[in-house]
Amino acid sequence: MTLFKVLSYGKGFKGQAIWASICSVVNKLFDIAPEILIGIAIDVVINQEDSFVAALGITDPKQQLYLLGVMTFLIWAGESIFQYLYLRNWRELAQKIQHRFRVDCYGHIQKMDMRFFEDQSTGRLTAILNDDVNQLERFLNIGANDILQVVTSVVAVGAVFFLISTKLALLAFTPIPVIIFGAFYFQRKAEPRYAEVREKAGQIAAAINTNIAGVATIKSFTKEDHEQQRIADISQQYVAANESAIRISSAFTPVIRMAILTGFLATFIIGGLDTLNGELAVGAYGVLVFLTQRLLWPFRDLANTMDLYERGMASARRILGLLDEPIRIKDHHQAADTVLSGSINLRDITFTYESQSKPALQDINLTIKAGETVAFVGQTGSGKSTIIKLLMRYYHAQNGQINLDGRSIEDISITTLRSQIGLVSQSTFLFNASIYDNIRYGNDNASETQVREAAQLAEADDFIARLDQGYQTLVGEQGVKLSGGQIQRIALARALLKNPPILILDEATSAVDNETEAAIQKSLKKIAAGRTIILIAHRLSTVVHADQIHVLDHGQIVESGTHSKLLQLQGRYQQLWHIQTGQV
Ligand SMILES: Nc1ncnc2c1ncn2[C@@H]1O[C@H](COP(=O)(O)OP(=O)(O)OP(=O)(O)O)[C@@H](O)[C@H]1O
Repeated sequence: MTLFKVLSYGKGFKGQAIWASICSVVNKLFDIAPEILIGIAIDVVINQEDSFVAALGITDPKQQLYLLGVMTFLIWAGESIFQYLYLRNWRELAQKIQHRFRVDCYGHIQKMDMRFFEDQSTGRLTAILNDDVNQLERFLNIGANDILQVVTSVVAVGAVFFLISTKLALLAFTPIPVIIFGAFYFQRKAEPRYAEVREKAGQIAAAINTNIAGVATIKSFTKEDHEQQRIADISQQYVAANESAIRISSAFTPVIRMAILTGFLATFIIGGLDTLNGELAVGAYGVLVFLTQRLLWPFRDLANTMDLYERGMASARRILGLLDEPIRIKDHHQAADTVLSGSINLRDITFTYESQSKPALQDINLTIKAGETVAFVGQTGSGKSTIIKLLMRYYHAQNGQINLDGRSIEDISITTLRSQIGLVSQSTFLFNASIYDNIRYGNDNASETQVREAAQLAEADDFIARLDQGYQTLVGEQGVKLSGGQIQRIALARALLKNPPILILDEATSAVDNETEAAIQKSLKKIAAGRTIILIAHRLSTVVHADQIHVLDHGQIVESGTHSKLLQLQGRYQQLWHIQTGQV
């Protein structure tokens, strides 16, 4: 059951949960006590020297009242103290559990392979980490306490009732089964509606996220009205889902109220008749009438609690569902931490993306010696970047094996593997921080001098120096405040700062001008020694100096060799070269 799974999540906080529960129960007992004191007070003023308190040894009615006054004070003070304690403890517990859920969920998401992200929208994941976790927090804040206090009132008030009059106890208790049945009925009805509400909330977040990220495209196609309408439609679906839940949840309280009324009227009238007949003491009658309220009234709040519970559990199911997503690419227990020299071997690699029917790579066999500079070229969609994704273990090839330094890639720990590959991918991502921090992301221990050296190698130092804020310039979200070529150079500097034995540049300089690219080429030559470099580029001038160039076509390597050897082959490479040099 979802609730138990949620509670088991708070295992480390068991002590605090028990203490919070004790505080809730004690507070409820203090809360009920004044009603009993009122009955005793009525008994004192009516029966005076023959009252219940007199039987305890205090015969003076005035002193009896003073005693009741002191007791009332103590009880109220006790109630207040325990209210403070239970509120504080439940809220603290809710904070700890929601924090753990959020952090664990985020940690889990980070471990998921790239295939998982293809089927997910960022908005949906954000909604789970934010809205759903907050929703659960709201339930944990007060829900557990509410449930505990309802149970405490039923048990404590029930005991007092049975002590005074079994007949009235049975009458007062008759509405309870109806109320509980109603609560379960409500829960069954509300559950799917709240699940729908959470789903719609996720869809809104997803749509808004996508639209804000794509706002420039929306503007350029003047689709603002269209998008406004689309968001309004999704928001309307959220409203409709909520309205459906509201209809059922609003009906609950009035129904419960009527059930409570029957119990109250029974005590009120039958208890009154018994008192008139002398079968029940006036004080006892007073206690029962007040206590019926105490017994039944909390059930009215049960509606809110159930509402909160349903919303909380709908959120919890989404959170737990995310946490249950299997991590497909992970270290096996003997995965080693090893220093790589940079030799790479792909044997019989065939890989198909899950959503595709045709393989993106087929029977790829190649060897890259440590220290070599190797290039992949070929038409768009021919599979070049896919090789890199397999090398980074973003995906797992269905067939074949990849070895680094003669060791299967799966026997190397993922952290070791990725920390020794410097990747500048096509879709460069910069954080909304300063240029300095973005470059330093490649190596947290780098000194300022090292950061500048990396920027110089990437031909970025000059343009950074010309910016008003220099290295402290904030790049904006995803680097929006920089040009495409500037972003690429910062990304290159970041990868170079990592000083990795394997450097992969996937269209890393596609957006820089020819002159700057030539300068970057020179820098790369300087740092190439003792490093394996993999280049992917459409602009063949970027790769002409590579030790080995592999030409890919429809997921297969169709030609391999140096630039001059490939030209002599007069095949696909030569065709590409002629197209680019204008010889056709
Ligand atoms: N995440 C993905 N899910 C499904 N198919 C994909 C995915 N990524 C790439 N593909 C498909 O795999 C094939 C190879 O893509 P890949 O990105 O490796 O090509 P590429 O040679 O790097 O292309 P480009 O030069 O345009 O970058 C393409 O047909 C592409 O549509």
